[in-house]
Amino acid sequence: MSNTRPSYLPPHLRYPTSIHNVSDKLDKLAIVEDTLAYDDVPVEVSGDSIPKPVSSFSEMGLCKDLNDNIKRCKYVKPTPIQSYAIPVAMAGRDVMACAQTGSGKTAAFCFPIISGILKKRGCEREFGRQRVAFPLALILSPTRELSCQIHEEAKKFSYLTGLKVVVVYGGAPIIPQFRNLEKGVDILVATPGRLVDMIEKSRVSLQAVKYFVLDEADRMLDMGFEPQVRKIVQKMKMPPPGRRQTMLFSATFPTEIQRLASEFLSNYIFLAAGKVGSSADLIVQRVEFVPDMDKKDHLMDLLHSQYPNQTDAKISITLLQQLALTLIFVETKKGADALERWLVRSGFPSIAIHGDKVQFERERALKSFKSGQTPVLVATDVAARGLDVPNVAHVINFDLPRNIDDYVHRIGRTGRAGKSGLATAFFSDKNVPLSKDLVELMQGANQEIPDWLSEYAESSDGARTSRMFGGSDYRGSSFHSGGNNYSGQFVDTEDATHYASAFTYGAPFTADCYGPSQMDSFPAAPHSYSFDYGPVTASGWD
Ligand SMILES: Nc1ncnc2c1ncn2[C@@H]1O[C@H](COP(=O)(O)OP(=O)(O)OP(=O)(O)O)[C@@H](O)[C@H]1O
Repeated sequence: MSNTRPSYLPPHLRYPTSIHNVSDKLDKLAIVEDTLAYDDVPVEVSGDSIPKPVSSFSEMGLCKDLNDNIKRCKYVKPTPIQSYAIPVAMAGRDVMACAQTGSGKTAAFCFPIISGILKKRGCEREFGRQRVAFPLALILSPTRELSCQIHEEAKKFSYLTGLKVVVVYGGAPIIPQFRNLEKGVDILVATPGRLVDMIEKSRVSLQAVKYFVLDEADRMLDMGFEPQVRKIVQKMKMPPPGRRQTMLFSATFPTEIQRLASEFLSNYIFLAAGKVGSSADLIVQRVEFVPDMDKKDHLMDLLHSQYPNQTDAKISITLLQQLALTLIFVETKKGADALERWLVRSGFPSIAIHGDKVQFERERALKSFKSGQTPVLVATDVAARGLDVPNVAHVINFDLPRNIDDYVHRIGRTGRAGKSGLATAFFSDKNVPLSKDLVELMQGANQEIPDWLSEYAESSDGARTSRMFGGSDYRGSSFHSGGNNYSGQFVDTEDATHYASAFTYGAPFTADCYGPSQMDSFPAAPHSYSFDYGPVTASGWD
């Protein structure tokens, strides 16, 4: 596209722009749906004595009951991260794994746990009714909704095995959770705040934990959660690395978080399926320059183009229900409420989810969205990670996040499990610091990059907005031979503890487990942003 307007204008005014026809895009995407195009995903592996990957579930040595459940789930073939991570975990090794959003990481950590417990135990554990629960596996995740989702998945995979899977999370009444724990627990899924509370009330003991998982591990060890996770792992009688098996999973794994994480691991294997921290290639990404004051009008145009044949603004609920789901990310909780109200007034059935809503409302919003009853969900970052909602065809970044890793997780709510999806971002003046990372990410995913965005990226000073998306094994260049490396030497020269203490996260986060999360905002990590934005308003973590 040629540069047709005078050079004193800012880049976005020098290039012609047009609203894209979303309906058209989604139609084209529908054609490539369900191709499960995973075969050519590159996988980087490093560490000592690496178990070989396997290409079918039947070769993984999983126990029979689990294999039956895998068939029930209609999983025919392992995804790349499953092919690599499951044999590693089955061999009892610690693992730090990074794989694209929607690529099946939940099963990758659940299968070895379920199989491992069943194989060792042989038959159902006698629980009786006990006051203190002694889980054998602990899975921590950053949000209540994600913990519930992992719980559902783990229950599905444990069907008819006799395994007891329990979830505890904040915002919900604690007494029923006590009752569930009293019936016995093999696998405990939890958000950190509620778990600490349970341990301090002597209702859970971590002394028997053999398997420990941090899902969304980079978030769990990032500002906010790290002190709580450290307390759980190091001060609450959990067996130390080497006497438990630790598995860390995420789609993004910044180098400094890897360093921090390594002290929770013992002689671990690092896996990176796909370009680490990259977006799934199945997501078509679009970026449009939209000044803040025009965003609402632009959103309306976009939604109208997504739902064509509607001449007036009042779109019938029935029509929307038949169409694909749309997830709109905004920066603040107030912004989410305001946009929800405005969309509803404009005739689009919408519902908001954020950390100021009570848990009941959060769950109701998600349920209504998943069922298609409310096909537009307006969310803060509380819905950015891990949530697996089928039929999310379009993610709109009404407000772009401040770092690229958050963008990767947000757009990853579409384009999951081999399906395609569309992600549209409204880029405004204040997003210029993100332009470089955004262009790099989009280039890596073979996306069309607007000329004006490339110019913004070129003119930005080169400093990164994030903690670096991506994440090759930080342990040393000996692993970076490209492709699989089964013979690399472990070279860990960093002192992670020292590093962690040199790392200032800002005010410690105190998760509120009983009421709405108070953690919808935290100060920016000083190392994160090179532009002076004032306090960052991120959204509700549990
Ligand atoms: N082998 C498989 N075959 C078919 N579908 C699968 C397979 N493994 C996982 N899935 C499905 O893929 C979807 C995404 O899986 P999952 O939620 O575990 O992704 P994820 O990698 O954890 O994503 P995120 O990074 O967003 O947390 C789920 O609906 C899951 O049931």
